[in-house]
Amino acid sequence: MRNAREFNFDGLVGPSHNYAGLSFGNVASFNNVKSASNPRQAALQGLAKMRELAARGFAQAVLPPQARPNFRLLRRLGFSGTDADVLAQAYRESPVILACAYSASPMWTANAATVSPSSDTADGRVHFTAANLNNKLHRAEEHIQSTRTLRALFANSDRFVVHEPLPSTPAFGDEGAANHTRFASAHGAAGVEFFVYGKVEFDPSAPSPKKYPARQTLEASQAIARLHGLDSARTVFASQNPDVIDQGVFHNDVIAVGNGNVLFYHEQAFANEAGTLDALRRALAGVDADLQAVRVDTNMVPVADAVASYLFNSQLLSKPDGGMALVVPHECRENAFVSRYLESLIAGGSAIDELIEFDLRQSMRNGGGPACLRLRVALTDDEAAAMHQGVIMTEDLYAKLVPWVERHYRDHVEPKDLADPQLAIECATALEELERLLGLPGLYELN
Ligand SMILES: N=C(N)NCCC[C@H](NC(=O)CCC(=O)O)C(=O)O
Repeated sequence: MRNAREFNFDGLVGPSHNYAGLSFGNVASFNNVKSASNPRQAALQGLAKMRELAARGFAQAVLPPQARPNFRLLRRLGFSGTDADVLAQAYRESPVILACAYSASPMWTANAATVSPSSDTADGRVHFTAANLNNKLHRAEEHIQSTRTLRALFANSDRFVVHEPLPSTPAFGDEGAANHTRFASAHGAAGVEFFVYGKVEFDPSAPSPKKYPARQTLEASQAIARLHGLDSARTVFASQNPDVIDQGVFHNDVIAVGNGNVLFYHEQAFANEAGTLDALRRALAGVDADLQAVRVDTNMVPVADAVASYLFNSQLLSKPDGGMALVVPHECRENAFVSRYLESLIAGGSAIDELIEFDLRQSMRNGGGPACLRLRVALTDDEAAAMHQGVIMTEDLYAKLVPWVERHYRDHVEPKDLADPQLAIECATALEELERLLGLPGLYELN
């Protein structure tokens, strides 16, 4: 087994972070529509999480935000003239499309891509596929920059491959790592890749939600497994419980999280709980690991409370000195069921023996918790040395990014501000400087 570490690539929140209610099926996004956001605070909250986890010895990196507004999208939809004209016309005729073009949603990097580490793939390289996110207009073009960014960071083709995204059509709805978990006895050991889907496009009799959309299809998950060269004996596909999608569980990472040999999940997470656990146990036996299932019952934490607190949208991290820490948002402490449950969990003798809590309220109000904000990339020491080094979170990088945020970000954005041409100029200026700070010239196609 090779020595490997799990890097968490957190999304740096972009300067246009706002609440536009764009995600039907995501309760928080809907409830906070049109309230005022604070992009500066959002970015600083995310950076504080990265800094503390890096200081604790976890491998931590940053994924840069994307250029906003998305003028390419606006012009493709017929808004024309100068940039200022485009913004004014879009605001007048379709403020919701303008909000889509301005969304800072790439901050949720769990949706940026699916990643398979080299110990799982047939060719021994790390494989990435950017998610097409085709279920929502405001996210459907993220894959263009995500692919470009991943290719800039993981440019060494002897070690890394960044595939083209899947076709952007409902049959291949793909939301990336939010519906993908990897189990292994250690980050560098052969692992089991676990894909959870919400519907089967070509089998209308398969379970699917009635009220809210299922964003991930089985067909998409299978295509990723093929592209990444995964071994079928070490790959498990499971259907999400459609009833919980209809209660606001729009990604599996809102109701389950895994790490090492541990699956922390709600009893209602899967359409077939026993069958899913059984398939995982069998696959894990093939890599000499025993599944440790930490099940949360409905009478301990009702689904509505899991969704409101984001208990399962936590990061489960293997600590350098053994044991696992659960990284949760403050909202978990504020929910009576969840807070009580967490106390019993830590005292209960499972592998999870510590809680780390963060204030991520700005992101949480759009339905993005600690796990949404990060993309996991397990890398051997050689692979880590071969990736772009300028995005690794250090005290030095943190000390550059905080003043950068303070220089460029507003502390108040409400819907009417999206019509202000000055905001677009501020966003472009910020990213031009960020390219230099991260040592990534040409990262963006800035005009
Ligand atoms: N669970 C994971 N991994 N990611 C959370 C993504 C939240 C995101 N919210 C938004 O896109 C809201 C944007 C707005 O309404 O302004 C989404 O629904 O896709």
